[in-house]
Parts: sequence; C-alpha cells; structure tokens
Amino acid sequence: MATIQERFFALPTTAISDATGGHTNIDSSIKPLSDHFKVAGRAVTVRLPDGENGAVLEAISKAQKGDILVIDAKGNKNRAVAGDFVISLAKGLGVQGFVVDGVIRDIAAIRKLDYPVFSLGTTVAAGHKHGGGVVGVPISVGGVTVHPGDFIIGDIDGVVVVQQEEAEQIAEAAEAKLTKDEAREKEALANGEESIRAYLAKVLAK
Ligand SMILES: O=C([O-])CC(=O)C(=O)O
Ligand SMILES: [Mg+2]
Repeated sequence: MATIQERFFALPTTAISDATGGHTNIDSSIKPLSDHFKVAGRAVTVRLPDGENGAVLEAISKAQKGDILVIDAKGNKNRAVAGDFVISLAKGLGVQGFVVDGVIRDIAAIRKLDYPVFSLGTTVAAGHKHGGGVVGVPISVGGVTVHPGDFIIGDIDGVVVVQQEEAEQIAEAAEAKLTKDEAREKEALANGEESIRAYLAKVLAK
C-alpha cells in the first residue's frame, strides 16, 4: 500500500490543482531551477526577516528526511536565502527540496548537486545573518498559506499545497481526475483524425 507521500509523488501537479480547485497553487513566478525536478513531501516552514537567511540553518536542523523547506522571504530578490553550501547541508541530511518566495545563489554549483529548488530566481548577494526568523509557523508563500506539515508537491508546472487534513481526499480526487483524463486522451487519439473528430463532435453536442 503506497503512502500518501508516494501517491502525491506519482501525481502531476496539474491533477492535484484540478482536485483542489486551484486555490492553493503557489504563484507561478516561483519556478523550478531545472525542468526535471519533482518533489512531494511535508513542509517545514520558515519565515525570514527581510534580507536575512540565518533561520534557514535552524529549519534544516529540525527537518525530517523527505521534508521540504518552504521559505517565506517576502519576495526579496536582492539577498539569497541559500547558496550551494546551505543546499549541500540540506541535501546531506535528506531534506528533499526548497520552495522559496525569494532567491538563491551559486546556481552552477546547485545545478551540479541536482537538488530541487523552486524560487523566484537568483542573485549574487548572500542573506544577512543578524538573526531573527521563525521556524515551524504558518507562513505565506506565493500568495498561499502554508502550515507546518502540509504537503508540498512541485514539478515543472509549478507548486501546489495540500493541507494535511485534506490530503487523503485530495489524493483520491486527483487520482480519479488523472484516470479520467487518460481515458479521454485514449478515446480521442485512438484512431487519428476519425477518433479526434468523433471526440470533438461528442463534446460539442453537449
Ligand atoms: O552563505 C550563504 O548565506 C549562502 C551561500 O553562499 C551558500 O550557502 O553557499
Ligand atoms: Mg556560497
């Protein structure tokens, strides 16, 4: 029997968005650093003061293997929340990925690490380390509220959030939608132009 995390990992974010109604999709300005990245896991949340990144280390130390660090950097694009060193620490402890409402740096090295990061982009400057920041509180990332323990699913299409209380129901609805979409595709594309026309005629007759 697959765990809920394995079920979310097997689903495209688009099917999950269809199941949630799209209300908890993180803003599309937060994009994967590489096209092939796929993550599904529980959120460890971090809220940073503007331009700071010290609390990211605390979050890494508190995360369980497979967790995803979700970082509210208030959309700051001038100071990186992490570079390749911080990412290496997270990777070494089994943290699955980062979702950042802010930017990162040391991109060439992070690409070599092949570590899934979703962010607003990149910059050259490191974050300040004056202190402050909170780990494990509800945060806002890309216009969506994320609670600690919520499921985060990300791929090339974007990042979606599923509240943990709704996880089972959303996984089931997304699986059903995927099955339905696959059947639709099979029917429409079974036999070239003939099946495409038959499919369109059926839909347009409704
Ligand atoms: O030190 C920092 O704040 C960011 C950085 O460059 C790294 O993690 O490699
Ligand atoms: Mg660095």
